[in-house]
Amino acid sequence: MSLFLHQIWRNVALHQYRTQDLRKSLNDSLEGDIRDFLINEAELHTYDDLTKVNPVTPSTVLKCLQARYSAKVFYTHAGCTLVALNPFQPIPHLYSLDVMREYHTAPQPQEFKPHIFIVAEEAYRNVQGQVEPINQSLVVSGESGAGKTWTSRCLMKYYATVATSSQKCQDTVEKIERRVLDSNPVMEAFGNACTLRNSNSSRFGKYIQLQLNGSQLLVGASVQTYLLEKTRVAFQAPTERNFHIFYQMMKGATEKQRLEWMLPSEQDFAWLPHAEKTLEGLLQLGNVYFSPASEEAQPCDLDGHSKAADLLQVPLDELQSCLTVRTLLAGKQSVLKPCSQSECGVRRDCLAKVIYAQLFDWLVTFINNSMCADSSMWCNFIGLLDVYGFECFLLNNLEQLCINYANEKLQQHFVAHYLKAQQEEYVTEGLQWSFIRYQDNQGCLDLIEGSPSSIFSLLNEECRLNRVSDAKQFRVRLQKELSDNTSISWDKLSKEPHFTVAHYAGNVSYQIEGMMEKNKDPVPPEIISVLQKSQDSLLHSLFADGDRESEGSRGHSKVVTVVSKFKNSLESLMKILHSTTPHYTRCIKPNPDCRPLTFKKEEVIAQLEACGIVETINISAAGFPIRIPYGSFLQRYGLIANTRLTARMNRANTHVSLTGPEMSDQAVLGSAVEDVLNLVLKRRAPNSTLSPDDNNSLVHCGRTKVFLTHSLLEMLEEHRNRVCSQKAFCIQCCWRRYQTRQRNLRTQAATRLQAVVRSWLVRREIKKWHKAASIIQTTWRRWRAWMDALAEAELDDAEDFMENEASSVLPKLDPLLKERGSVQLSSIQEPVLVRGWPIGLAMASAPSVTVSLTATGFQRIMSMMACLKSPFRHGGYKVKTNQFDQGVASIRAQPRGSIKMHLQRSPLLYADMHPVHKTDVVTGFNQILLERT
Ligand SMILES: Nc1ncnc2c1ncn2[C@@H]1O[C@H](COP(=O)(O)OP(=O)(O)OP(=O)(O)O)[C@@H](O)[C@H]1O
Repeated sequence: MSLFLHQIWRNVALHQYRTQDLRKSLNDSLEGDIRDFLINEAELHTYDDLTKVNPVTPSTVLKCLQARYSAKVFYTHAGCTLVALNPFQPIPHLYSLDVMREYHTAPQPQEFKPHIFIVAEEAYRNVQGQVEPINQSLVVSGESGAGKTWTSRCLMKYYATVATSSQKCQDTVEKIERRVLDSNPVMEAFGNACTLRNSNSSRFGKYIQLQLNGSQLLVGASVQTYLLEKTRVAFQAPTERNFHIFYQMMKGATEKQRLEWMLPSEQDFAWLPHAEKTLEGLLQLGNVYFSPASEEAQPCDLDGHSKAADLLQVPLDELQSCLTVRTLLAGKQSVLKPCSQSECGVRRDCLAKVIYAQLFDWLVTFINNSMCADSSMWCNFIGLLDVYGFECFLLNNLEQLCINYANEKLQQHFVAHYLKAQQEEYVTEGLQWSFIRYQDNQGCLDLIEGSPSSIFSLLNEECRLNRVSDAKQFRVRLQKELSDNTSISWDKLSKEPHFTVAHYAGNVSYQIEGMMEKNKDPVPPEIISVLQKSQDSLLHSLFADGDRESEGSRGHSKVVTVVSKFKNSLESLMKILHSTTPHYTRCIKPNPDCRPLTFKKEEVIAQLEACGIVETINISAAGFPIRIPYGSFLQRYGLIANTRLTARMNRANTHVSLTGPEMSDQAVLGSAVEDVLNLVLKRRAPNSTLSPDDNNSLVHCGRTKVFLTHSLLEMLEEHRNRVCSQKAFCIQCCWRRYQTRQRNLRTQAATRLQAVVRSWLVRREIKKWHKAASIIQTTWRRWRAWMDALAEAELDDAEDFMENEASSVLPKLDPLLKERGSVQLSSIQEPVLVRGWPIGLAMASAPSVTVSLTATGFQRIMSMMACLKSPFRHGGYKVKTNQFDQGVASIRAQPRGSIKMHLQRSPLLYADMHPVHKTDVVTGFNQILLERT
C-alpha cells in the first residue's frame, strides 16, 4: 500500500514539475514571441527612428543603436531629435558634395536615410516656407568628443554649399561662406585644447547665427560664445594641454617673429605642458616666479617678469607692484598691503586669464565684424548652438554647475518641444489626451536659479557680502534655505562641504570649496589699471574703455558674478530658442577611447540619459509607449474576439478599391480592434468599455493605430494566452478524435481485407480439392473398371497363356536362371512380355495385413508399374511375377508366402495433398492402400 502511495506521489510530483517546466518554457517563448511581434531583432538596424522600436525602452533603444552602428549607420531619428553616433574615422562618402545636393534637391528628404543633412535641409525649407516661427535653431549637444564641433562644421558647410549653388552673385556668397568656414580654425585655435577626452575639445559654448536674406541666401553670420574655460591659460590638468594657439605660435613662428616675441626656441614654459622640445611658449607671464620677501612688510621678489612686461608693453615696476601689492580702500584713503607668495601667484594667473578672455572676446567681435551682415540685409536666420554636454566628474565645481544648469534649461526647452510633437501626433490620430501627468525638470531649475532662494541667489549674496567665504557655513545656509526642494541632498558621510543636485541626467555632487571665489571672479583693479597703460594698441584697446568692472571700481551692490552673467546670457539665448523652430541633434560618443567603430553599451546608455533620450522614452512611457497599427494588432489579438479578420479585411479591401480613401478600411479594422479591446477591458472590470471617458489612461484607438500602455499590453497578452491554450486544447481534442476514428477505420478495413483474402484462399483451395477429388474419382473409377476388365480378361486368357507363352519364355529364362541365379533383362535379346499381377488381385489375395511382393528390385518396380498400367519402356519387355516361378497354374490360386508392398511415394499427382491439414484424413490412393491394410 505504501509503495502504491509513493508511486502516486511520485507521479503527481513529476507531473507538477513537468507542468512548471512547460509553463516556464512557454513563458520564455512567449516573451520572445511578444518581442518578435513588437520588434524584429534581426531587423533592428533597419529602424530609422528610435521611437518606433516597440516597446520604447532604454534597452531596445540601445540595441537598435548598436545594431545600426555595427551596420555603419551613424544617424538615427529619435522622434524630433537626430542621434549622431561618432564613427571616429573619416567617412568621406557620407558628407560629399553630391550627397549634399541629393538631400537638397530631394522632394522629400525625410524619406531618405537619417542624416545631419536632413536636419539642415528641413530647417532651410522651413525658412523658405515662411511658416511661423520662420527662424530656426539647430541645437547640437553631447559630451566632450561626441562630435558636436564636427556636426556644426557639417551644417555650416551644407548651408555654404546650398547657398552657393543657388546664388547669383557668387562672389559675395563665396566670401561670406569662406569667412564663415574660415572663422572655424581661428576660433578653434583660441578656444580649443587637447584634453583627456578629446584632442580638439572646444572649451567654450557657441551660438552661430547664419543670416539669410529674403531669397533665403546666406548673406552673413555672427557668433556668440559662452563660458570660455579661461582658467586653462594658467592651469592645465595633468596630461592635458593649454589652448592650441600657443603651440601653433611656437611651432609656426618665423625667426623674425621669435626675435620680436622673445621666443628663443630652447625656452621651456610652465604654462605649456607637453610641448615638443622645439616648441616655446608665448606666455612669459607663466615663467614669472615669486620668492618670499626678506621682511614681512615688504612685497615678494619677482623673477622673470621683465620679458612679460616688455611683451605686454606695460611699465615694469607697475607690473611688479600690481602683482605683489594690493590696494585696500579705507573710506577715502587707500592703503597698500603686500601680498603673500600664493596671493601673488593668484594675481599673476588672474592677469593672464583676464588678458586671454578679453583677447578671445575681441577675436569673436572681430570675426563677427567681418562676417555679420547689415541688419537691413537679412531677415531670417538659422541658429546653430554647439554647447557643452552634461558633465559629472569626480570633483565638480562652479563650471560644472553652470554647464549642467544650461543643459537643464535646454532639456526643459527640448521636453516642451517634444511633448508638443507628441501631443501633435495624438491630435493627428484623434486622441483627446494630454501629458498632464508628466513632471518636467522645473523643480531642479527652481533649485538652481529660482527666487527668492536658490543656489545661484545664495551664491551671489555670499559674494556681495565681501567677506572671506567659508564653505562649511555656506553649506549650512544652503541646507537651511533649500531643504524643502527635493532636488537637493547632502551626503552625511562626506566630510567635504558639498551639495548634490538631482539633475534630469543623474545626480551630481558639487564641492563648495572655492565656488564663491570662482563666482566672484575677482580682477584686482591694479591689474586693470596696468593693462590700461599698455603701449600695445591691442591690449590697450581691450581695457581702455574701462568696460571690464574691476573689484575696486564697483560697489558691492553692483557685483556682476559669473553665475548672474551666465544666467543672463542663457536667458537671452533661451529667448532666441523660444522664438525659433528647434531641431535637436544629440551627438553620442560610442566609446571613451575614441576608437573607431567600437560601441560600449554602458557609455552610450549614460549619454542617452544625459542628452535626454531616456527622458524622451520616459515621456513616451508617460503617454502610450506602444503604438500598433490596426492590421498588426488584429493579426495578433484578433483571435481574442474570434474576429473573422480575413473576412473583415476582405470587406475593408473591397471598400478601399471601391471608394478609394483608406479611411473606410481603417474604420472597419478599427471596429474589430474595439471588439477585442472591449472584451479585454470587460474581463478586467465588467462594466468598463472603450468609451473615451473610461479606461482612457490605458488605451486609445487612433485613426490608424492603437495606443497602448504597458499594463494593457500585458492584459492583452494574458488574454491571448488563455484563448490560445483553449484553442490548443480544442485542436488537441479534435486531433485525438480524428486519430481514433482513423485508427478504427484502418482496423476495420484490415479485418475486411483479411476476411476477403482468407475466403478467396479457401475458395481457391476448395476448387483445387474439388478438381483433385473429381480426378481421383474419375481415375479411381476408370482404374477399377479397367482392373475389373483386366481381371476378367486375365481369367479368360490365363490358361492359353500357360500353354503357349509360358512354354516359350520359360525355356529361355530357365538356363539363365540356373546359371546365374538371376536374370539380367537387358541381356535378353527378344522382347519379353512381363505380366504383372493385377494389383487388385494381388491385394485381394494377400494373406496377411501387410502386403508385400515377393519380387524384388527391378522386377518389383516393373510389377508395380504394370499393375498400375503405367508405361515403362513401352513395349520393351513384359515381366512375370514370381508366381510363375513357383508354377502357378492359375491366377486365381492363392499366392504363397507373404506379399509386401512398400510405397514411399504415390505415383498419383495429388495423392499426398489434402485440402485441410487433418492428419486423420487420408484420401486417394493412400486411402485405398490403408483401407486394405
Ligand atoms: N561624423 C564624424 N565622422 C568622422 N569623425 C568624426 C565625426 N564626428 C566626430 N568625429 C571625430 O571625433 C572627434 C571629436 O569630435 P568633436 O571635436 O566634434 O567633438 P565635440 O563634441 O565637439 O567635443 P568637445 O565638446 O570636447 O569640443 C573629431 O576630432 C573627429 O575626429
